[in-house]
Amino acid sequence: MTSKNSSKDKAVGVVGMGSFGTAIANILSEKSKVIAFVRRAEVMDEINQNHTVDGVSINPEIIATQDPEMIAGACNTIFFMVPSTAFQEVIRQFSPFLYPYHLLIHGTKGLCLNLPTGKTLSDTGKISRENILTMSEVIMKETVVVRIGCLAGPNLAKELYQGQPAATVVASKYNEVILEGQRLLRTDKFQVYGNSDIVGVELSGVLKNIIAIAAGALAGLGLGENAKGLLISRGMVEMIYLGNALGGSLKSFIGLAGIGDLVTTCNSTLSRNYTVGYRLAKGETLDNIMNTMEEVAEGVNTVKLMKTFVEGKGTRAPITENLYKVLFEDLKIEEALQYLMKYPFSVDVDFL
Ligand SMILES: NC(=O)c1ccc[n+]([C@@H]2O[C@H](COP(=O)([O-])OP(=O)(O)OC[C@H]3O[C@@H](n4cnc5c(N)ncnc54)[C@H](O)[C@@H]3O)[C@@H](O)[C@H]2O)c1
Ligand SMILES: O=P(O)(O)OC[C@H](O)CO
Repeated sequence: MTSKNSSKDKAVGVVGMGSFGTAIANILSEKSKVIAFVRRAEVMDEINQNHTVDGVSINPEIIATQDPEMIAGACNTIFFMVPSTAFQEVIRQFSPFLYPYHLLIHGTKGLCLNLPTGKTLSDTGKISRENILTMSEVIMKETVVVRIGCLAGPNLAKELYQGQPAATVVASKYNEVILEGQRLLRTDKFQVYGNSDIVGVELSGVLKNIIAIAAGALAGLGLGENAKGLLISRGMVEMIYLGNALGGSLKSFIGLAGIGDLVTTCNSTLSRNYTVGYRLAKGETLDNIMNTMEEVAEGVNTVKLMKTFVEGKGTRAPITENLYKVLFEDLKIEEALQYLMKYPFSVDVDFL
């Protein structure tokens, strides 16, 4: 597909300057002019006048706008870095200005519910695969863009911002998207791998958040590394089963975006999902945690969607189901743990 102008000379767009968007914009700005789309005028002014976001310095070459048409006109490649709750709304803002020559890569580790207008999850009770959209599927549904990619991997925003070494996966059905992601993002501190299984890579990033909440809860209870090893390995099995049921390939789950991100997120107090579990185990209510967290923890909504999905399918996902009861019903974490310890798992690796 031919581009309007050569991508090499064009600015790169970043939509959403939260923790992850800011970290990725800084990396991109090492090689390209970056134009950031922000929701609030005061954030735009802060970026354009002070070259900071929430007081944190960014590359002064990054400029900000609130105009989707301006970004779509100036950039062939745009990175969407907003939470799943805002994704559809933001894509719809951009949609009138997007053309088939655009190339979109998203970094969102969440899912959208796709129900008939006016219906909610509590109305339907059960959901199936067609009621769940990954963000690449949202882009396909809402725009004329075909060259779509996602960015996933062990990428804690704060560590990226600090310039610590890391790697990511750009996944797309189109090799040119992978090559363009590598060209734009690769630095001597940031390695970029490619993967053609975009849904598997998206789901890896989405599903590891469930296990990260559980890992935080184990830490909050003061349990040791044996318990964490148990959770990570059984969590991996659950991710693979859920991921296969949703259309992802096993190979992606055992790659950087799967096991790589799972290990990182289950071990870091920088992870919001881990933090949710930790604070729950320390006795805080979910409402209190969500009301006092400034940043998004995608895993909470993912637990709800996945629990409803497995019910609809008539299969089991014991960690997800028990976590649902802890988050949204009154099950104590200790009781959930007891239940899982008695669960008749018997075969170690049964997915290969
Ligand atoms: N923070 C990380 O370490 C990290 C790493 C990898 C992936 N992610 C994923 O990236 C996504 C974003 O996470 P984050 O950490 O940057 O979240 P965040 O809460 O720090 O920031 C979200 C940003 O989206 C913006 N936003 C929300 N609604 C918007 C709208 N309607 N229009 C424009 N902007 C809007 C907010 O203003 C904010 O700047 C999540 O899906 C997360 O799972 C985060
Ligand atoms: O802060 P979290 O829990 O959303 O995790 C951040 C990233 O997904 C780590 O790769």
